Amino acid sequence: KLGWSRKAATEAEGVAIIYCSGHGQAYIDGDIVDGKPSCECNTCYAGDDCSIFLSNCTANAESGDPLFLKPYWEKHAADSAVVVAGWHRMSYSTTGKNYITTELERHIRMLHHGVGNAVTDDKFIVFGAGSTQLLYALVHALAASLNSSSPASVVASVPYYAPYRQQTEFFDSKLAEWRGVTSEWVNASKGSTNNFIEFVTSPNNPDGLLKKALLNGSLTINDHAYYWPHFTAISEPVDEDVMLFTTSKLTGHAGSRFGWALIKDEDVYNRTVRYMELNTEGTSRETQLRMLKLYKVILAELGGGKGDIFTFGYKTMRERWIKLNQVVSLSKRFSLQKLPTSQYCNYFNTTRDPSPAYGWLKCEMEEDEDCDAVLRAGGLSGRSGTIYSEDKKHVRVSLIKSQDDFNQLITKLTALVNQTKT
Ligand SMILES: C=C(NCc1c(COP(=O)(O)O)cnc(C)c1O)C(=O)O
Repeated sequence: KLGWSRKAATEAEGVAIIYCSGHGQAYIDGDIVDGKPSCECNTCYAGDDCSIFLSNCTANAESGDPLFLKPYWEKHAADSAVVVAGWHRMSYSTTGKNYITTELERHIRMLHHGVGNAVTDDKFIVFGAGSTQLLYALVHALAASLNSSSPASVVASVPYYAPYRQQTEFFDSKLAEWRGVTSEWVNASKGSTNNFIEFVTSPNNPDGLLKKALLNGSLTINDHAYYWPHFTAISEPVDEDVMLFTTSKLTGHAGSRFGWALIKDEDVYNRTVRYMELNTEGTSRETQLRMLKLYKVILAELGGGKGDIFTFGYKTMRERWIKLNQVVSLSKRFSLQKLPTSQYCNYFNTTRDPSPAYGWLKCEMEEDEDCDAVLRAGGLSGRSGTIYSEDKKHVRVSLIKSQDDFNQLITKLTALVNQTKT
């Protein structure tokens, strides 16, 4: 018989049933209009109930906001909700050392074992406010572990996720400096890249290709944000010294700001923990509670069945990739990255075809010099290739947003293709 939690449950369900026409959502902490949280509408929808479609609105395919998984959690509402007592974990201390709850750590390890995407047995784990917070924590820890009189050189392969460079330049530490594109150092003399820190993103953002370290002797930060069955075949459990994962691309909860690093070397681990101690004294305990609840749902449904998040994720992403390719193939104006087909996936125990998180679009016509400008003129905003230190001929279009966002992307891209159907 419910007692003190009844009020919270009633409030949550009362907000959940606020009608937003399927094109928005009301949240308990949303802006209050007429005494209740208002609908927060998807891009290009407006009105109190998000029922108005703004036809001349620019489609937003820019961000990697992983809302494609929202329908999955709506279907698993009862299992994925959590009530947070007013006295829940008020202390700085937690059950585990270094600001983590041991139950959550245990479930993360079970998750990697169940999916078969990473070896965790011989690794330490550090939680971060998003893997974004861990990116520089690891640069700092690896650079400090080199114990070198000169700054460590941080590099990444083009096209690369911009925060690798942006953070290194912004934090401007004497420990590490941004030294550009990895390929420019491949032929450096043996040993001269020992104090290099190489970001390796596999599958890569923006193009979804699997990547490996290029430099001999460098330390690597292996960002496996997308190494889940939604986006790629799981060919083997990755087993590098430093690996990064994030809930943003696993469960879709980018707003919860939760990621983790798996670290082999104890000195690097201790330095990363020290960074987190001085930076935030760990991640939110409410977030850790919520992650535990979500991961329990995923673990209970593992195995590729109907209720499995990876079945839902792969189906959604695969269908979107097929649709995007159908539109792009209608003319020679645009092209997309080529990804290997029929890859064997140890998770689904079968071969599977590409289902990347992003389209890496290229403007093929000579006159379309600035692809981002071409798309924006057609009412579609993506992320310019220049942000990935690539050229202006490329634009990333996000495939992981809401169904409304994806539908608008397809509509606008179809119109752009039809402008020059050959
Ligand atoms: C949100 C986006 N990227 C998230 C991301 C991150 C950061 O994710 P977090 O939400 O901070 O955990 C880390 N590494 C890679 C390769 C990523 O793509 C984006 O590219 O739009």
